[in-house]
Amino acid sequence: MPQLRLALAQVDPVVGDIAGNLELVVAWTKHAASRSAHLVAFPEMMLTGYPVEDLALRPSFVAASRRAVVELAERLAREGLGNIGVIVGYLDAAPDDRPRPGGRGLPTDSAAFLIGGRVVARYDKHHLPNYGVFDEYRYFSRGERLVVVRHLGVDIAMTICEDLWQDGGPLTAAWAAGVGLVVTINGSPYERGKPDARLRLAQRRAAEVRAPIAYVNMVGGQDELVFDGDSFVVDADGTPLVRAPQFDEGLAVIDLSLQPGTSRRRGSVDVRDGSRMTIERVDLKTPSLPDYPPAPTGLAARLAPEAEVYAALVTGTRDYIRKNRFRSVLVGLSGGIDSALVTTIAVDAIGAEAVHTVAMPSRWSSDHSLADAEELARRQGTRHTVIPITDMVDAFERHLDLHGLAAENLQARVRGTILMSLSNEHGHLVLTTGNKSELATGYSTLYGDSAGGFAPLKDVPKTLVWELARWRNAQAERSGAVPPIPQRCIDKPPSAELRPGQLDTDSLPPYPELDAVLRLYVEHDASRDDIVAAGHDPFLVDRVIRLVDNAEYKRRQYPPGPKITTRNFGRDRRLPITNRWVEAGQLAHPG
Ligand SMILES: Nc1ncnc2c1ncn2[C@@H]1O[C@H](COP(=O)(O)OP(=O)(O)OC[C@H]2O[C@@H]([n+]3cccc(C(=O)O)c3)[C@H](O)[C@@H]2O)[C@@H](O)[C@H]1O
Ligand SMILES: Nc1ncnc2c1ncn2[C@@H]1O[C@H](COP(=O)(O)OP(=O)(O)OP(=O)(O)O)[C@@H](O)[C@H]1O
Ligand SMILES: NC(=O)CC[C@H](N)C(=O)O
Repeated sequence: MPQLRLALAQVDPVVGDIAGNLELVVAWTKHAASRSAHLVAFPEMMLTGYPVEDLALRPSFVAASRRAVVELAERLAREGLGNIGVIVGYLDAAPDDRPRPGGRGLPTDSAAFLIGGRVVARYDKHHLPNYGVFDEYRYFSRGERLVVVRHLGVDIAMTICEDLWQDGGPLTAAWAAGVGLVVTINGSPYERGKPDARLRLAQRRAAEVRAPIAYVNMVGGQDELVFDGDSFVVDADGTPLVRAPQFDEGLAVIDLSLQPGTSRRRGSVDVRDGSRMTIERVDLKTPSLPDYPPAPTGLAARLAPEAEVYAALVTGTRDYIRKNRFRSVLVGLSGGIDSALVTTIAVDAIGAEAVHTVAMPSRWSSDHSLADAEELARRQGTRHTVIPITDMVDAFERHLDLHGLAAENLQARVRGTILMSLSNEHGHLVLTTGNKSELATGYSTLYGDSAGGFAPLKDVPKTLVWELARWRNAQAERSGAVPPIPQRCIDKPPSAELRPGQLDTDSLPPYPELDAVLRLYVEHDASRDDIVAAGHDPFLVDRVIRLVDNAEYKRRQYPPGPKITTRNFGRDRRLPITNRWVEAGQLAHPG
């Protein structure tokens, strides 16, 4: 059986940096060549980054991507890398007569096979995801051809991400074409539970196609999305042969014994999704390669559930900071758990030297809030300052006649103004500390504690905030380090400290109950009656639904933050702000 040494390049492209991404492909192809790989695969839309959103609609951007893929092939040959096959994702232009979806004249999400200084084959994604965070009917037209490349005697089909998730289509064509290997290139964002779902899916598809499937995914953050890598190869019988570490850039190299290509089938096949696809073939006369020592392979250990989420938050935060060219961040440190965890994530992402924390005590701040903030800053080594706000709040109050909530929120707004002023002055990115439970219920002050540029906990429910804080401390203890978060930050009842003795539970149900209802209403779109039928108190359910529905306007003005659940606020959940829909069973609320 022919041997093929395959390298999966799990790398971190930057959206829009076509020149930089091209250099990344050259660098990683050199690594792959130094390990004697015959074929190296890069992620979906490697040259442009992913997702490019409306950049896909700019003809100049499409043209730059098309030029880059040709330049890349030539450059690889000039660098002496012409013998290695390279599969790389890029943005291409479709012929004008491409049928819907997603529309005539739209570009394609494509894969190119490069070898010998040329682009020898191109494949366009057939199944376009158009749900959740994906809008691909808006951006791409659909491919209708499967291209099979015979390389070193093996018939290799290229597919792209969603192609694996839908029945029928290119994998059915690959089965009909009798391929020896499917290489699927991906831009598959992280969410909890998804890595194993991908592996199971690939195992099922490998059995259907009767060939091994090689799956390469990108790593890194892009605005709200975090890509976790987790690239792998499964054999035709579903056995995992290699699995790369989660969230780390790197190369997974494996020697595969593959069925030789014998079929010559071309022409059009019914691919069982209501369409027909054309099978095209490219026969490369690649010379056989000299002997080489076997590649060490292995299955990287999986991260524990909390470690995986935490790694996603650190990766998303680090890449947002780095890719937007910030060198430092600023966090308002209250002594509470949210700002404590955000600071810890920031320190893990970019190092304590680049993390500035500021405590801003007001008249109602407790002594322990200042002490706990200081202790956290000391343990983690952040650059910490204290700016009391009482005089500033008093100055406002001398000129404005404010009472009740308006007076309380003023403190949060003075803090927001200080944070943004320090950001302007020193160039720090302000990290917003709110969590998903607060965002769901509107429990934050607009232009106050919701100010800032990036919100690491935006998709993290409060109960998970505590779990992650406990996990991070335990992890430090296991390695003999000082736990980064003072225990009192974890143990104290949450309070905004905007008036004497205030507790979150004055305004919100206890967080375990709140988060359980939010999970059903926000993440599963459950109806009011279904949530009540699941055993929740009808009055509490009505209250929570009202809070969530009335806070849409706040969410629209909130900074981005890394997605870790199946349904984040942002691209995953889009609701009208002006909205009089009332869930059945609730009392209609006034206004
Ligand atoms: N549909 C709509 N479209 C656009 N804007 C709309 C709007 N409805 C109200 N508004 C505006 O929003 C304003 C009300 O929002 P906002 O000013 O934020 O004030 P509001 O939501 O009334 O109060 C903030 C709440 O968050 C709590 N909080 C504050 C700070 C920190 C924490 C914490 O623990 O982390 C909690 C605080 O105790 C209070 O319960 C209105 O005055 C109006 O200007
Ligand atoms: N005294 C303070 N000094 C500095 N920042 C503060 C202070 N109080 C509030 N903040 C900022 O405003 C955010 C809102 O926090 P607040 O204390 O009102 O509620 P919280 O949800 O309990 O957050 P945390 O758990 O971080 O305290 C804090 O996370 C912090 O960034
Ligand atoms: N880029 C894509 O096509 C991604 C869609 C796919 N269902 C995933 O999340 O993995």
